[in-house]
Amino acid sequence: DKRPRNCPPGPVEIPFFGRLPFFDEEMGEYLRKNYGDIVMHRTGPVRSVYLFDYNTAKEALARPEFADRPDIFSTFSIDEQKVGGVVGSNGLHWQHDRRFVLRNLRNLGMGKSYLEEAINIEAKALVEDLKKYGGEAINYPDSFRTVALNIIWQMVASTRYDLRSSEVETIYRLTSEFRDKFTVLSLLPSFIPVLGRLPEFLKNIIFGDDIIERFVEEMKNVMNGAVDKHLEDYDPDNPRDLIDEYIKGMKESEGDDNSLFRRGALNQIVNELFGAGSDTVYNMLKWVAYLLARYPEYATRMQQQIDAVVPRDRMVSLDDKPNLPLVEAFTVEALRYSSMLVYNVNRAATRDANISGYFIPKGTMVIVANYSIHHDPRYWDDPHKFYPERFLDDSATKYTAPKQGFFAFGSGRRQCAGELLARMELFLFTAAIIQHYDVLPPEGVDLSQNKFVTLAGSRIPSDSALIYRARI
Ligand code: HEM
Repeated sequence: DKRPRNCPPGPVEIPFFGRLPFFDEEMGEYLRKNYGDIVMHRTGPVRSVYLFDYNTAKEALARPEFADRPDIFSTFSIDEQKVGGVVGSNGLHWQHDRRFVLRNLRNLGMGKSYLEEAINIEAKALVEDLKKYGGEAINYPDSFRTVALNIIWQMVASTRYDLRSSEVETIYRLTSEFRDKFTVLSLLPSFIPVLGRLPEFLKNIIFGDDIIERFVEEMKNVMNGAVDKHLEDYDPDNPRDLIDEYIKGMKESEGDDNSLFRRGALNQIVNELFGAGSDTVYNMLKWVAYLLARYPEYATRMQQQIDAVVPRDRMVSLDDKPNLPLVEAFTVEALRYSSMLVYNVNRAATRDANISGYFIPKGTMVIVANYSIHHDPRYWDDPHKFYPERFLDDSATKYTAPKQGFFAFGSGRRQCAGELLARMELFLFTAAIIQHYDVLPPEGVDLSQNKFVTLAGSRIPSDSALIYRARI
């Protein structure tokens, strides 16, 4: 219980309980202001160290002793052995599954022109779908979610949904319900396991209902369904997608008890790609729509750039990027300004270690405060201003990638495995919306008053009705 010597400073720890965990940026900013760039915080027996400085975070995440994810991730695993997958796994299982996923995402087009075509098919469908609202003010439409899902789901499971399909409703209901009901209290039993032994009625009162358990169970059913279907139709001579490639690995290693190709790991990989690959891009499209409506002057300038080089009957392509520096700068500034993932996906210390001279005991969670880094005046001028020009050169004709202070995709050997795909989608979907629509607030609505909410660690603009007015 007692804080070891020479640990980083932090708030007073309440005996046994420590302090509540948190997801929001305000609490992080409070800790940074009061305790400095490296802060220790404890929940139950679990200590976390928060890193608020870019260079410290970059240096720490490059070290092998901070490459693991904490045990708490196994709570969300649908692998019955709880060891497979990429996002939350460790050691040999992680190495095996990450390598497999990266190789197959690349083979399936990540960063290549034929995937660009698939993205633009979705972008066109999105443009058509928005037309159906006839200029009415609508909340962020489900089509934002389905286009993102369709890209990753075609790569993983050869499945594409119509943008108005009712089939996706169950999945959307599950993820929305989870996002809305999940609070820091839902996580407490994962930090303090003894709380899980409280009587059911007390647990329901204190932690809400068993939202994590139900979510894991229901996602397991969805993923099991997709994998079972693939096993039924599997043709070794004609692997269609990532699931088939994994089944191939499983078949080829049949009888080898040491093989890491396992059904449970496959279920978990599919589950993770589904979440990491679609929810993130969906949330970013909400930000894009919000920022276009909030800052129409940028929308107009980007429309001028696009109209000068792309005829209206052709979709913007990745080859147009050099001529559309403001569009790229806008998407990267959206990533920085939103800090959609407020904190980097947690890491854990695999052994006693140190950061900047402070002692970090084995098992400590290492949490990089992406929002705080993205709003740190040491790295960004006027950090709370939405200012895409910060990513343009002096002549404003060339995009310049951020050199320091940018952490949206994490860092080190666990850096986002889908970054290239995410950047492709973000650029092409954003360009398609700008090329075909003016996004506007309804009359009398002042978007500068709009609130942002942090749900289950993702920071998004709260629901706001916007008008998508087709350009003539
Ligand atoms: C704008 C969209 C996205 C953002 C902001 C984002 C951000 C992140 C971040 C911050 C991490 C943790 C990195 C670390 O620990 O240092 C991560 C991990 C990961 N992301 Fe993304 N991501 C996005 C889209 C995607 C997409 C489209 C995929 C689909 C393939 C994906 C797959 C993954 C995976 C598999 C990991 C786990 C990597 C590992 O632990 O080895 N992400 N992402």
